[in-house]
Amino acid sequence: MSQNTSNRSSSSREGHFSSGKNNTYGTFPEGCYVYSKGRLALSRSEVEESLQKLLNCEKRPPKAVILGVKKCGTETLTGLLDLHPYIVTSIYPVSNNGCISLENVAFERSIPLTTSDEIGLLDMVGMQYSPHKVSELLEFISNDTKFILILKDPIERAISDYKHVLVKMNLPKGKDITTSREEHVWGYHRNKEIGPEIVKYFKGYRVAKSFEKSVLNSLGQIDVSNKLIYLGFYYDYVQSIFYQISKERVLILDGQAFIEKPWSVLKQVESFLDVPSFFARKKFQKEGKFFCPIIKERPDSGCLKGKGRNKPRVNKLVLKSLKSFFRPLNELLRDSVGANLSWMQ
Ligand SMILES: Nc1ncnc2c1ncn2[C@@H]1O[C@H](COP(=O)(O)OS(=O)(=O)O)[C@@H](OP(=O)(O)O)[C@H]1O
Repeated sequence: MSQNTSNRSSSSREGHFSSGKNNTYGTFPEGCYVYSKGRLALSRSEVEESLQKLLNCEKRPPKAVILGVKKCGTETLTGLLDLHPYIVTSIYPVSNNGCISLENVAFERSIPLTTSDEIGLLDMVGMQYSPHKVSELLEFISNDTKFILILKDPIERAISDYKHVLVKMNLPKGKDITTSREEHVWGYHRNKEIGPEIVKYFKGYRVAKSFEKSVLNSLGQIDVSNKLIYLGFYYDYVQSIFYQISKERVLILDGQAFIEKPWSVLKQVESFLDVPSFFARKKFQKEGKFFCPIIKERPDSGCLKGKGRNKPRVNKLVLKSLKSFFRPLNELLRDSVGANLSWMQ
């Protein structure tokens, strides 16, 4: 849907994005979208065609692909980056079987419109479910496309994912959880036993009434066949990326630092992508546990909906077993990445 923006001109863009890293941004530039109040990066519509022409809006190859692992902050990162005056993001859809299927039409459709001053970023967090498709992805992007991956402590990730799955399944209080080993999903969705579509979506999860029961098997060992656990095997995922893409093209971000000081992580991205510096502490306001971006030119900025849910308190012994379980994997990852993210000890 186009908006009436015919009174705009491209003159306010002049001289803003000329020579990279050390530039700071001036006036908020005109772009190919207008934003309204609502969910970050999703409440936008294209400007009318005449203005698109004037601004030279096109679907240009994305400068970077944002990868990630569920609940590590990928969607939050994408939403915040979209507030940058020279960055436009969009999200590549995950199929309703919970996987990603790479197709020309879907890829073309996902690429955002950008002016020649802006860069486009494509969030493909769904790639985590299909790490073997990294080589396939290379056929869709150019040789210099960069990769951004945000990772959080795998235990924190599992707790966050547990809560997310519980909320999405809408488990009725006091009901026993059904088990279906064949489908490898336990639970209910909206008070009904899980149907085939939902089974696909939650395939691989085993979610019991407590987090502890969910992550331990009947022998009291960490249940490595549970998606809550195996999505935290970041080392394998990162290796599958490094196997095909040189390390210089990949930026791995600390999901914990992103919660504590989002502006510092966003600055890392600005520098990696060579865009003018925009994010700063003063653009955020702390509400509860999180910093919320407040950008006056963007009515869609503010706290992110559906994030920061209250988490269950986890039994100390179970936490200890999870820590010993993930420690060697985190060390492998630290050595392969060559960076020490705050949660990697
Ligand atoms: N500023 C800010 N506001 C809200 N949430 C923040 C923020 N920074 C980081 N996070 C972390 O992001 C976690 C949610 O991850 P996402 O849904 O964005 O990621 S993903 O797309 O599933 O990868 C979310 O996990 P939950 O607390 O479980 O929602 C947070 O740990």
